[in-house]
Amino acid sequence: MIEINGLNHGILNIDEAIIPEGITAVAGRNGSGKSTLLKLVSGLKIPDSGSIHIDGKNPRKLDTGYVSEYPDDNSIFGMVYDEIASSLRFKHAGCDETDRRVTEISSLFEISHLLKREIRTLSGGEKVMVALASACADRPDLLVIDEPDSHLDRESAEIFFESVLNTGSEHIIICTHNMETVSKADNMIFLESGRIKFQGTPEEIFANFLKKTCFYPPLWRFKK
Ligand SMILES: Nc1ncnc2c1ncn2[C@@H]1O[C@H](COP(=O)(O)OP(=O)(O)OP(=O)(O)O)[C@@H](O)[C@H]1O
Repeated sequence: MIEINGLNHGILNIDEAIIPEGITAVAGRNGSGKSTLLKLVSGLKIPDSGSIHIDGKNPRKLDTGYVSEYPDDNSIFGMVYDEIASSLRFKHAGCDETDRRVTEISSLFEISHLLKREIRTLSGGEKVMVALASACADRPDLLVIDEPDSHLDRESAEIFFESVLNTGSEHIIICTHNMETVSKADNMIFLESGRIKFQGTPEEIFANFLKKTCFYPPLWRFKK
C-alpha cells in the first residue's frame, strides 16, 4: 500500500491518498503533474512538504525500477546485455545467476535478439523495451514507468503490459496517455492541475466520470 499525506511539490497538491498494491495507471492532461508524482513516488525527487510511504517505508529505502519517458535517459551502459545485467551486477550476483536472469527477462520482453546490440543503434521503441527489461531484471519492489507506450507499436505495447504483469513487483505505477493501457490496470488515478480528481478502478472512473470525454478508451465505445 502506498500512503500519501499532505504532499506538496510544484504543481502537485495531494492531501491524502491510499494506493493499493497492483498496477496503478496515472492519467490526466499534459502538465497535470503525472511525471512529478512518479518521480516523488520513486524517490527520485524529495517532496517540498508532506510524505509518501510505501508499505511503511520511505521510497528511497525500497528497491525501485524506474523507466523515464525519454528513451535516451534510461541507459548507463553501451551494450544491451550489460544494461539489463547492471542491477544484478551492482548487487554482486554471480555470473551464472546474472546470465540466467538476463536470458529469462529478455525472452519475456521478446528482445533476446537485441542482447548483443549497442544501445545507441536501437530504435526508440527498442530502447524502451530494453529499459523496461533492465528495470525489471532484479524484481524490484516498486516499478515506476513513465509513458512507456508512446514509443511502442500496438503489439509491443501488449508484450510490455503482459511482461510487466509477470515481473512480480508488488507495486507498479504507469503514467500513460493511452487509455487502453489505463483500462487494463487494477487502479487508476486521474490528475487535474496537480490534484487527484478521480481515484478508483478504471471501470468505475471511465463509466462514472469520463464517458463523455476524450479520455474514454476508444475501443470501449464499440465493445460496451
Ligand atoms: N523542474 C521543474 N521546474 C519547474 N516546473 C516544472 C518542473 N518539472 C515540471 N514542472 C511543471 O510542473 C507541471 C507538471 O509537470 P509534469 O511533467 O509532472 O506533468 P505531466 O502531467 O507529466 O505532463 P505531460 O503529460 O505533458 O508529460 C508542468 O506545468 C511543468 O511545466
